[in-house]
Amino acid sequence: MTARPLIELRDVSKVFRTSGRDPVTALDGIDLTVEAGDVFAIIGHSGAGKSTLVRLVNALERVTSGRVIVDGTDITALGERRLRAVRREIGMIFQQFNLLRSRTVFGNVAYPLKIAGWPKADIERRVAELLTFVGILDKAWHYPDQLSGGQKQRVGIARALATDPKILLADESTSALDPETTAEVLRLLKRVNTELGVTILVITHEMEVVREIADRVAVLDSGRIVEQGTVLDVFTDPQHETTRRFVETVLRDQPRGANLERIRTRHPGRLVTARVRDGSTIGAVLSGAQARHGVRFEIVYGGIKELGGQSFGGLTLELIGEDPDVDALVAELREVTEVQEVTV
Ligand SMILES: Nc1ncnc2c1ncn2[C@@H]1O[C@H](COP(=O)(O)OP(=O)(O)OP(=O)(O)O)[C@@H](O)[C@H]1O
Repeated sequence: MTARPLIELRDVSKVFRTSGRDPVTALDGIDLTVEAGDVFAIIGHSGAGKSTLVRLVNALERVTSGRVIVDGTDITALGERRLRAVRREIGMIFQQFNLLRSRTVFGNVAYPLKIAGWPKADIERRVAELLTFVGILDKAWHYPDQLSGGQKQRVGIARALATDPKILLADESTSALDPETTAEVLRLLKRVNTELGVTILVITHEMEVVREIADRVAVLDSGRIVEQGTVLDVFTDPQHETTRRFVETVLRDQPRGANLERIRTRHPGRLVTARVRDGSTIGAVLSGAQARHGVRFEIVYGGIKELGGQSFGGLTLELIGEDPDVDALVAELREVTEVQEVTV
């Protein structure tokens, strides 16, 4: 399938002006393209501008400058009536689920279909289909308060998909859930993408969410995109300090703080962290370290994760030997992977 842009932001800025206060530039010169079929993640800390960005995509907010194009339609200056047609192509799920407490699971999922004027029999068929897909058909007559967080988000997903949108916007959709439930919901979102062909824009502050579900990622920092690319590229070769810190939260492959002090005390030799990825040959280099350089090594810290079907992470090594010999080994390692010195 040839790539087709489904969501495009072109030099988009958003400035909030509140009387009596200094203007706030929430977004500044954003360029972004989400292709049809992507799971695209936007990651950033609180206040980076993530919610504002997502609200521009369904025109709940208007840009200050620049253009937003959804499925080929420039929505920047569209009137309410034509916007409604664009919004029909966009489903949304939320951190706090936003379910109607007075309605059952069935009633919540049926709600957008009623508004769209579907006949009753079609609504019943469609809701049953959706609840089966998300795995909570047996809860159809329960009320939201009787459900767990994960079940509520399944209802949220079923409701968002009711009218068969092309795009799903997920704004911190797992932030209120525990890690196990988060993993289940992310697996469901992945099925929404692969089985139903829905393009997903995920907003998150958790790199683990990006790793689990996304193909592409943009890192948002103070209203600007500081880095974007495939998840594999961004994880394996982060360029910006903010990105590096996000990647570190997932990999935890470099000792820090008390861990680092403990390691330093026990391991007085030179400490380096070597990147590990599929196909890297650091094992071969290390296994010859003693014979070729007279250098011994100890693995003192490490973390390796799966990423897009590949192994990826880092190993921290203590290298024990004469300085020039250790230098020669490090140089040899650098020929096959990135190596960072570890200093306290
Ligand atoms: N309606 C508004 N009026 C004024 N300022 C706003 C408004 N909405 C957002 N902002 C400001 O814009 C900036 C970006 O906010 P936004 O909510 O988009 O960030 P975020 O990355 O989603 O953060 P969080 O994860 O905390 O929601 C913040 O400085 C915020 O205070």
